[in-house]
Amino acid sequence: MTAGILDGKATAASIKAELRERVAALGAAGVVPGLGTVLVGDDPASHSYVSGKHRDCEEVGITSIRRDLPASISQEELEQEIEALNEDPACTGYIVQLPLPDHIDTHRILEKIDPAKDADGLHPTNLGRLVLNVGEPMTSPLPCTPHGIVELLLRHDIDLKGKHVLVIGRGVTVGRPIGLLLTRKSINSTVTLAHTGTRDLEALLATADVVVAAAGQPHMVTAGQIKEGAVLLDVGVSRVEDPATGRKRLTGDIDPAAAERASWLSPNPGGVGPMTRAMLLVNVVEAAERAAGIR
Ligand SMILES: Nc1nc(=O)c2c([nH]1)NC[C@@H]1CN(c3ccc(C(=O)N[C@@H](CCC(=O)O)C(=O)O)cc3)C=[N+]21
Repeated sequence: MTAGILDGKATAASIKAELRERVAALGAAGVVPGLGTVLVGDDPASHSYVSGKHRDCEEVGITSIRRDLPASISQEELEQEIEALNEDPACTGYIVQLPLPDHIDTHRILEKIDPAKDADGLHPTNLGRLVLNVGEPMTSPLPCTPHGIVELLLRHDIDLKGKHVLVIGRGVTVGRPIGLLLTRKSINSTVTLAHTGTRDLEALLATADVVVAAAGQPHMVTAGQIKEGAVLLDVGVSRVEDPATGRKRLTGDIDPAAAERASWLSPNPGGVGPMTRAMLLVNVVEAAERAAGIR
């Protein structure tokens, strides 16, 4: 068996094409969605991610509002920037790029974001609404990576009902929230959350129908460990030195050789990353639609 590729780039491109039409409909109603980004400091990876988000916006007709701030900014000054975006009618959704510098209290910053403008879906109010199952379909933004993973599976007609999904990693952006999506009645998977305290990961891997690897451990999931025909989603990413060239390379949590025994593989890069970016745009467009009374 050789796995079919869950091509996140291609799927994100169709989502962006759909969003272009919804943005045009908003425009006809006099509403222009605007994504704000708050970037603190000069980490090159963060700069490159934020630039990617603004390129995505341009593709679908979303206005960009970019606040690049010095690493020396104080907590109070950063909170004022957040308040300004909450007040700015041109900004219909925004994100604060993580990580923030050590002297900043990240939780206090994230809690200051107006939940109605939370484009990441990571505000405590919106995560709380997800736990409480408020509205189905949701009337609040979903966390982008979990939402992108579910959308990638559904758009490839992968049946998740009653399937055993093994999630590896309990991070706040992926591992913790994704089970909340997969166990909703409309999806009906059974979810196991594994982490560094899990005793027999091998036994879980041997029986899982779907594996979401979000641990940040290069190639920790190998071909011999998985159930024949499993669906694999490679989410974690590390920068690992390539012994041949000596250069750092992006490496996922799943050994690509596992594709030989899987039915589907979402590769890394080219899988969940582009879907995460597409779902950020979905959150911005839906927030603008709700603000305009269209949804
Ligand atoms: N407030 C906040 N929200 C985030 O969503 C957020 C964040 N902070 N901080 C950093 C992480 C990381 N993240 C990525 C998104 C897409 C790709 C992506 O599209 N990656 C490409 C490869 C890009 C490359 O080659 O460098 C791919 O997987 O194909 C990667 C990483 C969002 N994050």
